[in-house]
Amino acid sequence: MLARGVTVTYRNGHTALHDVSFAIPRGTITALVGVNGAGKSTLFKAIMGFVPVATGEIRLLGLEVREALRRNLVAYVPQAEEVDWSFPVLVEDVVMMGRYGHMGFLRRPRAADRAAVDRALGRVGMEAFRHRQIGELSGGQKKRVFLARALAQDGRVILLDEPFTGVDVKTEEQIVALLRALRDEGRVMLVSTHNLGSVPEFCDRTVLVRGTVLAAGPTATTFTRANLARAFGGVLRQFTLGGPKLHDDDDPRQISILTDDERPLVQYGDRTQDREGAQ
Ligand SMILES: Nc1ncnc2c1ncn2[C@@H]1O[C@H](COP(=O)(O)OP(=O)(O)OP(=O)(O)O)[C@@H](O)[C@H]1O
Repeated sequence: MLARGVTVTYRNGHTALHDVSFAIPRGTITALVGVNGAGKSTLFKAIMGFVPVATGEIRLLGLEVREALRRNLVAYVPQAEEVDWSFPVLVEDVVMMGRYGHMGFLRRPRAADRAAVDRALGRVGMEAFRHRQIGELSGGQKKRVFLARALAQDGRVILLDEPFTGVDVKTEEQIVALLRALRDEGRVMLVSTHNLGSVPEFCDRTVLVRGTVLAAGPTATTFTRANLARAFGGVLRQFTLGGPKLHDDDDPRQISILTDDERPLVQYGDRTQDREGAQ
């Protein structure tokens, strides 16, 4: 995945992303990290072709976005809030939607489509729920169903919007294991997350956004104290890097991550004002 000089301006004139450039190789998991309003969803929308790119270009597996979408190469796992859960549809039907791009005009599933749905439900451990209404599932179960839809689609580029929000630790571990397996199959995954604690654990690369890309590259060199302070500067009260997470909350002020030795790396608080690297 490649973005070069991408600027996205909404119809009301608001430029949500300015001059964004980064490159992500195949067979990697990349975290997309930034505060609320930083432009993460806008980047996803641009990659999905939902919003036009004013300047610059995005290429997916060497193809233009339109061509990659036409070839059904891009799968999207949405945030729970984007979905109308009152719509009466069975779990297996949601997963079958992933096959639509592979079907003919009449969307009549063939044996191969049904097999892909079975496989996908199996991979996320949701076979037993296939005849349940999607609206009746828990948050974590819904996430797994949408992951299954992406698997059934067989997308080579998979975009995941906040896959860990509202899921328990066990489900999070299952999702991470699945993403690792997909990485080993050579897929490209871009994962927007507020759950900073898990980023160094399973994301090979990190893209930090705040209206533009502040830094992008291998997590080891990008997910640094200085870069995180730039991405969250002024908003984050307390912040430390590495080790187990304490909170899994949408509000960045409540995210605290401890180092292995429990020594904070960066703190924004009443007494501690280590603003190294902040802008
Ligand atoms: N349809 C729209 N029209 C105009 N401005 C928009 C639109 N959607 C988003 N924005 C603005 O663009 C900026 C980036 O928003 P975006 O939704 O991409 O942020 P985000 O990083 O995904 O935030 P969050 O973490 O809250 O999901 C924000 O300032 C937002 O108000």
